[in-house]
Amino acid sequence: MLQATNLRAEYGSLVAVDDVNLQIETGEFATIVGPSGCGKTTLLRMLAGHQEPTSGTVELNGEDVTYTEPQNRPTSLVFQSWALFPHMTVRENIEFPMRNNGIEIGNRVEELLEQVRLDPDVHADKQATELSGGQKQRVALARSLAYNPDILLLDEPLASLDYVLRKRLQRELADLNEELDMTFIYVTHSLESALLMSDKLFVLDDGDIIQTGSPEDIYRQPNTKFIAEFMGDANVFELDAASQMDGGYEVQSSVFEQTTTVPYHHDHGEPKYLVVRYDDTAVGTDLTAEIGLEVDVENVLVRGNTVLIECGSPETDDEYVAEMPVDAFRDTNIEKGDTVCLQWDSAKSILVPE
Ligand SMILES: Nc1ncnc2c1ncn2[C@@H]1O[C@H](COP(=O)(O)OP(=O)(O)OP(=O)(O)O)[C@@H](O)[C@H]1O
Repeated sequence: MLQATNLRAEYGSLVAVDDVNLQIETGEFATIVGPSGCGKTTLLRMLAGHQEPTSGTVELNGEDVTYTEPQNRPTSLVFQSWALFPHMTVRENIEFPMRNNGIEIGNRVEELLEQVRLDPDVHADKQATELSGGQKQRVALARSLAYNPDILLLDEPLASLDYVLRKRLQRELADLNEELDMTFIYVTHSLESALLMSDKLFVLDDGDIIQTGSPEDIYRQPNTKFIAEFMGDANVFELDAASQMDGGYEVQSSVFEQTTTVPYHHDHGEPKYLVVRYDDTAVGTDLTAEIGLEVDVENVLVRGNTVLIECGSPETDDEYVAEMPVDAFRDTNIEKGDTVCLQWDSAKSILVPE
C-alpha cells in the first residue's frame, strides 16, 4: 500500500502540489488525472523519489520512504519520453539497468519482451533506433519491469502515440496490471485513458485532489462543475432555484423553463448547475415535451457512428450539443435550420454545486 500524507511541492512562490493525501492499495490501477500544469508530474516524481517534497510524507507498506533514493525503493518510473539508449540494442537497453542493479539476467529479457507483447526472436537484437514509437514504449516498459518493482509509475507514456495504438496499449497495460498483480500509478490529462484503464481515479486540479473514486462513480456523480465538464462533453445549465425533495432536488432554470426533479447523491452544497452529457441529450420535434429547450439546429457533424447536432438558442447566445446514434438521427429527418426541442431524461442529468 502506498500512502501520501500532506504531500506538498513548492517552486518558489508557486504551490504545485498542495498538501495532497492519497492512498493506493496493492495491485490497484490508480490514475492521477487533471489538466495540463495541475501538478501531476510533480506529484508522481515525489511518489517515485525523483523529487523531494517541500513537506509531507510518502509511506510504502507502512515504511516512510519520503527521502529514500529512487533506486532504493520498490518503485519504477516510466517516463513520458522513451529515454532508450539509441546506440544500444533492445536487449542491451533492458540488460543495462539490470547489470547496474545486480539483477540476474538469465532469460529475463525474453520473458520481459513477451510480457510487453514483443517477439524476442524478432526484436531483441534490433537497434533501439530501428523501432517504431509504440515498440520503443514497449521496450521502455519492459526495462522498468526488469526491476520487478512493487509499484510501476507511468508518466503519460502513451501521449505521443496515435489513437489506435494508444487504445491498444491502454488495454495491454490494464491486462498487465492484472497479470502481474503489480500496483500501477498512471498520470494523464486524457480522460479517455483514465476511464478505460483505472480501478481508481484521483482528479487533480491546481495541486489539489478534488475527487477520488472509481471512474464510473466520478463520471456519474462528479463533485463540481469543473469535474463534470472534464469527465465528458456536456451541456451545462445554470439553475435559478433548487429545492430539496424526496429522492433529489426540484430545480428550475430560466433557460429550460420547466420544473424537474433530479437525483442528487452527494453533500457538497446546494446544486447550482444541471449538467447533461451530449450523449444523454436528444433532439425531438415535439416542442411541447415536458423537459426541453427550444433551439435552432446550426450544424450537423458525423462523428463515427454518432451525430453531433450543434444547436443555438434564438434568444441567447448559448450553444448546446446533442449526440445521437446515426440511425436514430436519420429517423428524425432533422436538418440544419430546423427548430427543435433538446430533450433529456432527468434521471440521467447531473446536479453539481459550484
Ligand atoms: N522545476 C520547476 N520549476 C518551477 N516550476 C515548475 C517546475 N516544474 C513544474 N513547475 C510548475 O509547477 C506546476 C505543475 O507542473 P507539473 O509538470 O507537475 O504539471 P502537470 O500536471 O504534470 O503538467 P503537464 O500535464 O503539462 O505535464 C506548473 O505550473 C509548472 O509550470
